[in-house]
Amino acid sequence: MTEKPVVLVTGGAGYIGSHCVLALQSAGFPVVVLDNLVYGHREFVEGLEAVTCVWGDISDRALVDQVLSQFQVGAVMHFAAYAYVGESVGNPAKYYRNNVVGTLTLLEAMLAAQVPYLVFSSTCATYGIPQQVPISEDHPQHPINPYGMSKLMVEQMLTDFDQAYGLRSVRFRYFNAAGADPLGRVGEDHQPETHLIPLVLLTALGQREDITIFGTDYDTPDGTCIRDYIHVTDLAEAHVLGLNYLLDGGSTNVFNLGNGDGFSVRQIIQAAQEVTQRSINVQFGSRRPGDPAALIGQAQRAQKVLQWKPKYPEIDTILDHAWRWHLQRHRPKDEAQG
Ligand SMILES: O=c1ccn([C@@H]2O[C@H](COP(=O)(O)OP(=O)(O)O[C@H]3O[C@H](CO)[C@H](O)[C@H](O)[C@H]3O)[C@@H](O)[C@H]2O)c(=O)[nH]1
Repeated sequence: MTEKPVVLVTGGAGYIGSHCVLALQSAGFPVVVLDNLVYGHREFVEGLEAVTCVWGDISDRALVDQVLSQFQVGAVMHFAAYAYVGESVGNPAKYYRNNVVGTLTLLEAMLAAQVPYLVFSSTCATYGIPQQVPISEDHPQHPINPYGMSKLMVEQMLTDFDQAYGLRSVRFRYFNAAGADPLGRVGEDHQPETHLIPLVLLTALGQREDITIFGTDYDTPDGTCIRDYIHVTDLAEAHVLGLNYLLDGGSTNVFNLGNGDGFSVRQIIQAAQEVTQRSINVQFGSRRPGDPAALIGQAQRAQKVLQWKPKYPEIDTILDHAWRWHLQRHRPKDEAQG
């Protein structure tokens, strides 16, 4: 058996990155995490077997050079990015500097160190307002906010870098990442939290008074926005498959990752009440700017080319795993010690 290359995971202490670290670890890849801990959680990845943690920034070229050479990195999975759509509208410089310029620094360091493979965390936000759903990879990309644009710019850089320098990459465009590790080791904990499912569960936990539905007048069956929620562990599995695809000689490619199934905000709240067996107070608010009515992905390409098959497609399972994580994360301190 050939030895597995060391994989550098930027943003490995974040929500999706940490699940990918676990998936790489169980697939037998040695991992180096590089995370600046602005949004990451060191306890998600510290102390794991065959995982080395470096706390620093992708924009620090000397550090990235040193990490690539010291650990003889053979491939990179790149998650380090800011991902608050609303913030990106008010402060685009932060997004272009970190997500675009930071990535350019990383890519240049990879070229210098002759690291030939990259798996990149992109987003359905690169499509903008969909012309039709489900959205396939060939759908035009017209992002409507700087966050989506920053990810699209990196996608373009990757196309150009392959052509000019032979850097091969897989880009994954996620729909709505949700859920938590089925074994409860890591989960979703953003500060601040803006995502629907964690906010609904924090309301069920009593940490929040209520959940506000942003808009009830969309052109959807119940008037609320529809999203395609995909289990974060299924995303992580796809990343390992994407890496193996590159290592096996696969050419640069792009894959949507979603379940192809849409759930409205009301349906999510209803399902969460059933899973948690708690009632959840709901308020009705106005639309959040920049929210398309429905985003549903078509992920046949990942299924066909990578043999990816989501293990946890049911929304109840996604919510159940997220709920278990939240219960444990927010357990009262005295109970946690006892
Ligand atoms: O308090 C809330 C929070 C969200 N929503 C609604 O719930 C749906 C899902 O919202 P999330 O914020 O959970 O997810 P988004 O679809 O906005 O965001 C996802 O897609 C974005 C791109 O559009 C980014 O990629 C982001 O990181 C990713 O989680 C949206 O219709 C939103 O309006 C509410 O009604 N109330």
